[in-house]
Amino acid sequence: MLAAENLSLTRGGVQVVTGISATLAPGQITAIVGPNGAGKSSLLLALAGLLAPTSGRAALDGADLAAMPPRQRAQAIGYLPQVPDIAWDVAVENLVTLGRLPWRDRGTAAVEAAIAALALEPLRRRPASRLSGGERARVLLARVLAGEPRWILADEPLAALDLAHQLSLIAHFKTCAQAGQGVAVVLHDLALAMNHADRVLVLDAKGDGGRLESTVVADGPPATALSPDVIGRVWGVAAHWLGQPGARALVSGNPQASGV
Ligand SMILES: Nc1ncnc2c1ncn2[C@@H]1O[C@H](COP(=O)(O)OP(=O)(O)OP(=O)(O)O)[C@@H](O)[C@H]1O
Repeated sequence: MLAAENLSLTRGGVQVVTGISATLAPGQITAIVGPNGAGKSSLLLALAGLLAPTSGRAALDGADLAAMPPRQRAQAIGYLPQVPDIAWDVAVENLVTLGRLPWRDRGTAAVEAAIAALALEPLRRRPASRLSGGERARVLLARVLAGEPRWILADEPLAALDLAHQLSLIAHFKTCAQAGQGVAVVLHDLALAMNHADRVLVLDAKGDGGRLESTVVADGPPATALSPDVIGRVWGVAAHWLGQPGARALVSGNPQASGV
């Protein structure tokens, strides 16, 4: 289990998350959603052990992440930031191999599996500086996968991807979850969360510049956590779902107005 326990976080001297608790289970895809500034990235950073809480704690299987040796933590948790940087202009395959750093090996099988999962074979000798935004995003996610972490925490991993790559990545996340890995993804596309997540955590923040109260507004199966009522309260948008489970589309307006 990966848990936020009464977690408060400060960034740039401002308290941005106040007392959030949530326990994520392995073997599932958890989508973390919410409006801009709701604290999604901050929560994910803390769950990756990369942002120390001001109070409360983030814990992996009961062990405080703040007290865990960084290498052990990096072996267990792979984190993909929202705006990923590529520090070294190396070929794609070398960049993916860097995902093995926590293990201090070349992990050839894991690297090849990650390259295959993200369909990077045609790009493997291309320097990182000559990739498109979406290609870069896939390479950096492959680097995370190459580390074979028990937990994959990804901040908007689908945002730069075209439809086909989005769907293949989601399929890969599902395979990871079925194999027992924990997957937590920050998403803005509520339809992706509705159709593909096992569980959805909805965050919202209220407050002024000095202190934000970022809270878990809803937490549960997608149909419950992303009900039209929750969407109306959190995003201030009247919307409803059309279509069958697994293939739902979010439509703005009320059902009567769209003739449903
Ligand atoms: N480095 C920082 N210094 C100061 N405040 C920050 C910093 N990073 C984020 N914040 C603030 O923390 C709050 C939560 O930000 P966070 O990035 O966690 O939200 P988010 O839900 O991921 O937003 P978005 O959907 O826009 O990516 C926001 O009010 C944001 O302005």
